[in-house]
Amino acid sequence: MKIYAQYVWLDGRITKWEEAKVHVLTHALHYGTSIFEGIRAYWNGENLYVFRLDDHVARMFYSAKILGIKMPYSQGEVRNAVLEVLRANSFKEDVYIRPVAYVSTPTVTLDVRSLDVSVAVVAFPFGKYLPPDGIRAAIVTWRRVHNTMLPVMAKIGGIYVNSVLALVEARSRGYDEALLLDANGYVVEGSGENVFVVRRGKMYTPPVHSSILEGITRDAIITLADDLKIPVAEKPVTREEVYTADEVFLVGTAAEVTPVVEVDGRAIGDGRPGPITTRLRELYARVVRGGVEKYLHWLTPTY
Ligand SMILES: CCC[C@H](NCc1c(COP(=O)(O)O)cnc(C)c1O)C(=O)O
Repeated sequence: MKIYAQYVWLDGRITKWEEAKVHVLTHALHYGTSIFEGIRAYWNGENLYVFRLDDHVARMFYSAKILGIKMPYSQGEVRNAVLEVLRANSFKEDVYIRPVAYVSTPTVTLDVRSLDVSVAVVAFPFGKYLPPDGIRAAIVTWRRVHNTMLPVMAKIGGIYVNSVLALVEARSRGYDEALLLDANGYVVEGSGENVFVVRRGKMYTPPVHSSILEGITRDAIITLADDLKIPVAEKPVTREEVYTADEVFLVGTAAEVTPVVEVDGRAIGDGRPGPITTRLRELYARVVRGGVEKYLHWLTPTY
């Protein structure tokens, strides 16, 4: 699906897609000094609902604080910018929204403290990020960066080279997605997703302190699992537990809830999406489109 929209929000103004450009000496282009979010908005035939907008905006400011760059807008202004760009494009379909704040000063210094920061919000029609009925994953040789080396709880552009290398390795080995081990050899994340394994009716996912992004979808799925009376434990997950799991699935804004049916050539369970994964996928799909009263507070209507 070609990524395009008529209008972009850039530094406070609605700008034509063709005019939303940066200089080749933009700091973030050289050093990865940007922070970003991935947000989805779902069209349900009546309105376009942004999923957990406030949580994503809050995390964006959390990332900026960790990187040590000063956001030139308030959280409220960024929140409004998202709604403004959706309305400017008058989207009436599912879209992916990419807010980004980037160090823009054309300079070669590494000291970002006094440099300028620009903010853009790009949104475009977007469907499935991964094959929705089940993917094959490889445990790759690139380890997840340890949080003593880079602050992986922040969505910092430069850190995503780790994810790029992991995904390219998995794809070049014929798999759909990568699973990354942390420095201790535990399975911690996909290249762009949090991971859950199901064993004997219980869900397990790595704890937040284990070099993972504190995913908003991860949080939503843990909440929905509680509604379905499925026990969830946060604990390190070993490679063997993944191989012998009854179910494995990845969650994230782009990935939503994606079943993993094979890891390193080993079928997970019977090699098809498991019952718990399927129940959570179906419930999540209803929640994001305003179908579950209890979670309407997670949705921000665009119109
Ligand atoms: C390419 C990055 C895409 C981006 N990845 C989100 C993401 C997640 C899931 O976080 P959340 O549930 O808050 O989205 C977990 N872990 C990593 C490394 C991620 O990049 C996304 O939009 O899903």
